[in-house]
Amino acid sequence: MATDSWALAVDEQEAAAESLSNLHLKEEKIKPDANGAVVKTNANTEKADEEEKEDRAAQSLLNKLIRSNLVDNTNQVEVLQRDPNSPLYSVKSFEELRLKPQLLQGVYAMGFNRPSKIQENALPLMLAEPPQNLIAQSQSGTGKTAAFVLAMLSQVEPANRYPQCLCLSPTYELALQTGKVIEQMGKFYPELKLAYAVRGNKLERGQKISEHIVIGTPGTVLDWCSKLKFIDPKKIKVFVLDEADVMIATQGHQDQSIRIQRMLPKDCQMLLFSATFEDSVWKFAQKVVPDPNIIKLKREEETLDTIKQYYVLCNNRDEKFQALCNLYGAITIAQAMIFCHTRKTASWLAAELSKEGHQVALLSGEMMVEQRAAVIERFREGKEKVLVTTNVCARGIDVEQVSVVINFDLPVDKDGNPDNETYLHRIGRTGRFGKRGLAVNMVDSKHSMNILNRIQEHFNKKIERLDTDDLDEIEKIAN
Ligand SMILES: Nc1ncnc2c1ncn2[C@@H]1O[C@H](COP(=O)(O)OP(=O)(O)OP(=O)(O)O)[C@@H](O)[C@H]1O
Repeated sequence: MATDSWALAVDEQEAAAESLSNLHLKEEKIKPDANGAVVKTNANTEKADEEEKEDRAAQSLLNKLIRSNLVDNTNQVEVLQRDPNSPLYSVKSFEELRLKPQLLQGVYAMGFNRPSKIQENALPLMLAEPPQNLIAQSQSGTGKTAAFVLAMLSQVEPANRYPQCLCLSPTYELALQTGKVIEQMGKFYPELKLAYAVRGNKLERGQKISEHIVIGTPGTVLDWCSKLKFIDPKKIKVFVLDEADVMIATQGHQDQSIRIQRMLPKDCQMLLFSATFEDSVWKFAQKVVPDPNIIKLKREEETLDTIKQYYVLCNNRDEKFQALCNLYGAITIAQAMIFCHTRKTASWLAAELSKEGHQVALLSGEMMVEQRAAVIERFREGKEKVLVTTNVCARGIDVEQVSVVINFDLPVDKDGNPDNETYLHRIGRTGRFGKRGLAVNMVDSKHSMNILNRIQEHFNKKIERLDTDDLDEIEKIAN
């Protein structure tokens, strides 16, 4: 499977596992009424689906909230030009782009010294005359938002008091994040105005919007462009569809986006961005972006080469916990991440570890995204030494200083098969973080031993047995 699709698969599998475990808890509560349970289970399944969808957007928002820097990527950028005979421009500095001075000032005030990898190629294409259409895929944190914000700001003519740029985001919260970037980058461009087309933002009937840039969610933007006529779509010069992969995971967004796109003039610049590029995203992208240039930056692969992997044989959850305590008793663990299969186990384990005197942080799906971001931030700052989590919450989060990862439960998909991709993602390191690491897997049944064996076979890497009752042996693994 290609990296991008596995990243997505992991997401979906974990979300499904989390939702299933959730479902399980809810079902327990409604057990007494057998007839009712059937009906309620359906309702719960729908709820689980909802949660799964919400999770993509939440994950994306979380990544934005905790990130303060560009994500490094050593891969080559692939560029597919619409006209293969035209020269391929790439810029190494923002000056080369001949931006309006107040925009260049805004870019430098944000601390950007030079374009990111993806921006080197995307910016000249987006700012070309005549403007070009673009489909761009690169992992979260590589500078896509900053790139299209710059493209929108460059095209605005402030004297024209009507919307000229339209940007679609999957959720209200994500739209706000993009709005913040526009405000920062447009700091020295005070005449430039921004409006949010999101539910709850009510305008008077018959009103026309005078702001230059509108960011919003597809449903509201569609209403504003068609039924309510707050925006004249024929005057839009730049159309941005951000987070296309998150967008299409939400029912209705795809159709609404296509309907909006059809109202725009033929010469409107269309730009689409996505962190992943599975087939469904690609099909959607082709529907909304005619004659595109395509830019792709593959996600950096993770490897197990620098990781020492062990497993511990236990009989039950309490023995797993004891093994964990023995590990902590024998070696110095600066910071560790511990993965559990369900929220319930994660909460239990966090409580038990706290009782033992550990400074524990718990990352759980029930928390608001902002709360999760705060927990991760504290852990990154070293305020807590142990982070207990389920995979849904932790996917995509790099905590560089963590050198010990414990799989309190082995990762399995919803059919109970080994989830190799999640295993790799939990304990693997990219080239950047090629530091040594330690992974300890807790095995508590024949079934989980079987899972472990299949993981070993899959990666063709031996996972050694560790006896956590033998302190000398534990000490050896730390060296
Ligand atoms: N050229 C640059 N130089 C330095 N920092 C940059 C540059 N471009 C963007 N950044 C910073 O890098 C971080 C990630 O950028 P950005 O949000 O644009 O990435 P993204 O690919 O859009 O991520 P996501 O997919 O999560 O939206 C932000 O903190 C941003 O301010």
